[in-house]
Amino acid sequence: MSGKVFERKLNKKLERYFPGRVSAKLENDCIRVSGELTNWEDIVKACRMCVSKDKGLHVVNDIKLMDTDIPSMKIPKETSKELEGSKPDVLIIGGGISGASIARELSKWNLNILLVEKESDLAMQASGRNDGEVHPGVDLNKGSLKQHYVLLGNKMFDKVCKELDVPFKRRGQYACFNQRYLLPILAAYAWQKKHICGVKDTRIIRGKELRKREPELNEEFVFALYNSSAGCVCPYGLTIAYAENAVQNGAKVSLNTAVLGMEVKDNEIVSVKTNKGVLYPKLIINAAGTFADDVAAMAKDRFYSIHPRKGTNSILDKKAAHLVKSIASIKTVTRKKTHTKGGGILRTVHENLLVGPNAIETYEKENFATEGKSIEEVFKKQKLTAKGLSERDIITYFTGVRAATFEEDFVIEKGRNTKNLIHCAGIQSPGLTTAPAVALDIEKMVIKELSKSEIVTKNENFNPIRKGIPVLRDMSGEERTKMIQNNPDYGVIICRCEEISKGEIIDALNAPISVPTVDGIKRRVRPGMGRCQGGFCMPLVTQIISEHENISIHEVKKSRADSYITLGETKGGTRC
Ligand SMILES: O=P(O)(O)OC[C@H](O)CO
Ligand code: FES
Repeated sequence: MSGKVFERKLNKKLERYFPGRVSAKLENDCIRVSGELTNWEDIVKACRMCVSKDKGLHVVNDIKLMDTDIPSMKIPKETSKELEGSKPDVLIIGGGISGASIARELSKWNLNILLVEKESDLAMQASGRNDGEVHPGVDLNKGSLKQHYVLLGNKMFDKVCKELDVPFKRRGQYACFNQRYLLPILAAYAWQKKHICGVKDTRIIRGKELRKREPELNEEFVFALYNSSAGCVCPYGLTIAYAENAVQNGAKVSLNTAVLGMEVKDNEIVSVKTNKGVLYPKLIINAAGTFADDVAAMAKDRFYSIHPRKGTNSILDKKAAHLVKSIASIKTVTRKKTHTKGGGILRTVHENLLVGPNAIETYEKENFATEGKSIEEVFKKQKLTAKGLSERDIITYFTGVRAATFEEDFVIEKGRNTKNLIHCAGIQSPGLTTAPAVALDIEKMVIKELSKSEIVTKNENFNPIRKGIPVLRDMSGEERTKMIQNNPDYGVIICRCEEISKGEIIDALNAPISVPTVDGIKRRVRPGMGRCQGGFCMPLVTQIISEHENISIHEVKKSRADSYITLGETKGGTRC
């Protein structure tokens, strides 16, 4: 179909649904949709109508959302000249799993690498706000980048997690069905996944076998689609570990650093303005999550759009963990096209159950508020997976925002207009699984690009091994005694729920990327992750941070620069 015919067809379709309000234009590098609408769901619908696989072009949303102010990116208040004039060989924008894994792979080379992250820690957005599933890729269609990378990435997890000293468990995944008539259809589907799509571990498990393996799942399940390669990892733990290993190998990570603008001349980014000064990088990697399209616009290379999609997960007390040993969910077959796998119940590496997520389109990229109705919706559905599931076991919940493109696929390519730019965008699920494989490909792209003008040599001192903080609760009595003899701080329990010692907290404060906030410590060694959610241990952690950093207790933050915990003394302080 010629471009003109395609464009005419699209506009006819749009005219039927949105008369006189929306139109599409085929450009060299994208399909631009513009107009005005009053409802965000309609905008998503209009843009989705323009998605075309044949054209290989992404949809760019230029439709104005009437009567609504779309919030702009939240940026840190502090400014400094700390990075002024720096000339990194590679500037990575975004400290999520993509940015951190790319930084680590690039640290194998003698390059000056700088990763900037606008938040006060790594993995603060989608990379830290997901269920941590390492997907088998059974739900993906052949031909997408997601599918290509999920098969490669999944296989890499054992090695990567071993190198980075991050817990990883291949728990297996059951997609459960209760309609017998679906069995032959799903058996054919499993065959196709195994023999054509390369998801080799796909198979059908009958109800009897399923009940033996997962006795608490609902007894009506007749069969399940099973993938033994599915696993789980702590998503922010892995991101932090990747970034720490990058730093150990010479990369630099600058937190609280937001990209505010770029100067582009002759299709090349000349400088990048941040709140910590102007930088002059040779090559830029856009791994900015939900803001990747905004970064692309700054770089004059916006040929795709991100439409944010919210999802809420609940974490249950460990006493509910017996309900599911693996990753399980109820499935139905529907003709309706959905853009979510539908959530499920996942036993985390820390032996909690995680329930969710749902999927809600939103125009707000940073609205992490959790609504009661999301929890209700998720539980209503997942009680059909395991009826013993109860909202009463929730100890906390969180909401993340997926960075979806309208094509629902990744954008991993060089800039189309801007030369010294590589996009790693549209990274939504299974982005955690794909990260190790994507990072290797981006490493190759970077080296190829830089090698055009210079000789890039290997970092002979590169060490892939990162040693994590010792976890005392997982040690034998003997090992623990030895640790305590060497350092009595390991004998002082600060978090009773999760059995975390003062020594582990101090280790986190001395880590290669130290984030001396209550949440920074919580994400590294888990005080506050237990049943009481920090009710007991948070004042003690605050005090340890204050002593270690030599700051007053009132200066210790929860996370961001303005998140103070205490206002002043009432009685004498706490001691530990
Ligand atoms: O709803 P999806 O398809 O974005 O998937 C969310 C997954 O549970 C992430 O592991
Ligand atoms: S004591 Fe730390 S979470 Fe309860």
